[in-house]
Amino acid sequence: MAYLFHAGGAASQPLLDPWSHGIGVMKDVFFRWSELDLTQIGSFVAIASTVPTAWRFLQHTGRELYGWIRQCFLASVTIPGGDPLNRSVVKWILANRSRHSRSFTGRTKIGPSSDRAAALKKTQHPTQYCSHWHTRWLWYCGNIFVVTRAFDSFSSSLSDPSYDGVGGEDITISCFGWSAEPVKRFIEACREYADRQAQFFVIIYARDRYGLAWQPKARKPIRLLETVHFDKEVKQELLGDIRNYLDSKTQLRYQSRSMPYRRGYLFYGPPGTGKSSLSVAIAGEFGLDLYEVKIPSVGTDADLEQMFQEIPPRCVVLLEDIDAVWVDRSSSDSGSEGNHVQNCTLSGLLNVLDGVGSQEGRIVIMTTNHPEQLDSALIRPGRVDMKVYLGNISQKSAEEMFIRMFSPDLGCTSRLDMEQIQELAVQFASNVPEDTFTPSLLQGFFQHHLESPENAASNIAAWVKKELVKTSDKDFELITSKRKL
Ligand SMILES: Nc1ncnc2c1ncn2[C@@H]1O[C@H](COP(=O)(O)OP(=O)(O)OP(=O)(O)O)[C@@H](O)[C@H]1O
Repeated sequence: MAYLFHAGGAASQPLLDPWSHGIGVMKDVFFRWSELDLTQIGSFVAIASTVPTAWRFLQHTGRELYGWIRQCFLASVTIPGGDPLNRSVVKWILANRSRHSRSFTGRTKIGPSSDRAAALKKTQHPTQYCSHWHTRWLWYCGNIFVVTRAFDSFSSSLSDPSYDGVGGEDITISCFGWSAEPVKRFIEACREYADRQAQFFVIIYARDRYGLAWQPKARKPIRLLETVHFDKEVKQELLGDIRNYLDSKTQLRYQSRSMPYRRGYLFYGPPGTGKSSLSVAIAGEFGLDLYEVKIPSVGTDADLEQMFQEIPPRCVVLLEDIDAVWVDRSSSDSGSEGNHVQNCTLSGLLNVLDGVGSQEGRIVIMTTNHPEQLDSALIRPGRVDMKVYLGNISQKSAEEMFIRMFSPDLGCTSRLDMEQIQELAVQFASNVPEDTFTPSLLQGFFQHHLESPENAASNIAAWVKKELVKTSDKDFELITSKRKL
């Protein structure tokens, strides 16, 4: 086989032998290569090895140049991820995006359920696509803006199950020029846009599942105050008090007299009498967001303080069922913080409500079914400025509820006009015993008669009889006596 390695051995090879042909080509390449100047190869390798360094240098220079341009020619404002303003800007951008977006975030579409993780387990859901972007150039009111989202591993909101697809990362808005005024005007426009969008809704914020930040938990359509039935005079007094508190002059009056600008309310009464509904209705009436504080899930006093620090000044803070958290220290067996094991303490709460470092300007609403069990320090004036009793339904409220349920404006299938509905309402209410049933129980009755006011009016007497029998059988708790503080 020596002929295979012989340069001049073509005559001794089979003519079309591919093996020997391949070897020939390799030999050819080798001889040509061996003729190359080694210094040339060296320079080639040297040049190739500088490419990554040059690339890094170019990148660095680009960044420096961009930073320099930003410093000299761009004015910018950065909005932190958790701030409500962040969402307003992102919402504006999404609403004004080009129709030909090609980059999306895909995620499972969940209904208005608050527990996304639980909802995910239950059923198949459609996929929802949101426009996705990192840097966006915008033209607004004669200025070019560049909006950049800062994605980092810590604020990886896209992987957070409670993330609702809008906002979440720090964003920086920049525009060409020496002044940040155009950026501020743009941010203001975004805020107004978001406010207009939200005016028919109450945004309810809750702590995220890690307890690290406030997240919008639900967007509830505004509940009109007329739909929460309780003593009219008390309602007017309550509304007047809140209106007066929120008046811009009131803040100045408080401050000029060195009084803390805070207002606290306690809604008390049996379960199902509208304490939570009233809180949401108040937030809607005054255009405020509602922040839900769940004391049992707060880790420590420091966490509670942090939570309150992050709540904006103009909003409703709702502490529900406060009696289930701490009971009166004087009436508890242990004699200290009540008989419930808690992570954060009552004094921690008292501190954030009106301690030295507590924030001013918000409305704190506490709700309870057992006001008599509350620690007196918690409900003393300054922490609770007004106590509102919500009790069982009166005949007058039952009449109003009937009219609300069957108002001709609601498209009820009945052909009755308003006058006839009112007559039926009087007849209906005369069968409802005064201060006997909770409004939620009566609402349950209406839920079975929504199609026909006539049926509702004719069936109420039998329903009342049945419910009263149930009461005597102690099937449910009937609260007939008003427990006023
Ligand atoms: N006063 C009321 N007027 C109109 N609807 C009411 C009233 N009270 C209760 N309801 C209805 O009953 C249901 C329960 O009300 P809500 O949760 O506000 O009561 P609650 O007093 O907060 O109860 P709990 O003490 O158990 O939390 C709601 O659907 C609400 O519409």
